[in-house]
Amino acid sequence: MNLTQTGNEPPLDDWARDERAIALFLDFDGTLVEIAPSPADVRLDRRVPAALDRLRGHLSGALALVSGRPISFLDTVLAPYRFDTAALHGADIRCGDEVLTQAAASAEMRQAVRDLVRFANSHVGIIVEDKDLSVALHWRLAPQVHDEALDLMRALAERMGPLVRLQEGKAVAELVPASASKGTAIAQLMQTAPYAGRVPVFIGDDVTDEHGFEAVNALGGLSIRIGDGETLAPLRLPSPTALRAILLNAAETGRLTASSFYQG
Ligand SMILES: O=P(O)(O)OC[C@H]1O[C@H](O[C@H]2O[C@H](CO)[C@@H](O)[C@H](O)[C@H]2O)[C@H](O)[C@@H](O)[C@@H]1O
Repeated sequence: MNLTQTGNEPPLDDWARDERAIALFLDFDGTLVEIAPSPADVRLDRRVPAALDRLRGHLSGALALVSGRPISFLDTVLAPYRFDTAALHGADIRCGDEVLTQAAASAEMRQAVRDLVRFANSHVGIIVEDKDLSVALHWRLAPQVHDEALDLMRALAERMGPLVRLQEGKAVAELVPASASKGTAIAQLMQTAPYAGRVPVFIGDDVTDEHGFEAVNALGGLSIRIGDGETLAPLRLPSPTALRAILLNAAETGRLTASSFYQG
């Protein structure tokens, strides 16, 4: 069994037998793909998009991506399929053809991007990922710049005021609209067809996913953390590879419930 208990103790045996219809929420980086040296380097197993499409069918449409990436990026890597998506850590939500939530563009965010590009130009290995409504500063390739980069992001977040929050992640910090989180996004989708009435299952790997775990736990669902790190999720899978095996198998068998995550 791949799954381990994390110490947050719901009755695991109950989940292992739970066959209720689920709504599946999936993070992208570190969950569907392994973490790579830079945002552009990720490689998605070519079987995954079609498998997710089949799973979506098995779940009566209740499958969504919940990611820090922009919708445009996820649409591109998962083409030709288009999935319901809560992007930019919940600030931009598309369900079917409908935009449920979209943060406003701001001149302050544009100014922050310019300031970050100037910083990156003077520090080898620093990457600025401009996502239009948000921006990420990456130091995975320049770990020695960690403190300076984080200080700059904190200063920019303070300058931008309460409409923006700092989202820390794996060798990254991001300026994101303060109005949303992965938790609010999942809660919003859970009030919407085809998600409403199902048991939410959210799988992620990072601190940004903890907002989602908290929301799913409060809704009586199952949260699963990929990899190590402190977590509110009661259950853990060791790697994206382990998750991929479960999802590919479920796409084949046509069966995915909370109990499936005990059979990887
Ligand atoms: O919510 P997610 O789908 O997990 O997205 C979170 C951020 O992931 C990406 O950055 C992370 O993955 C990169 C590629 O593996 C890695 O190089 C970087 O160090 C990680 O922080 C992405 O680039 C961000 O936009 C997402 O917000």
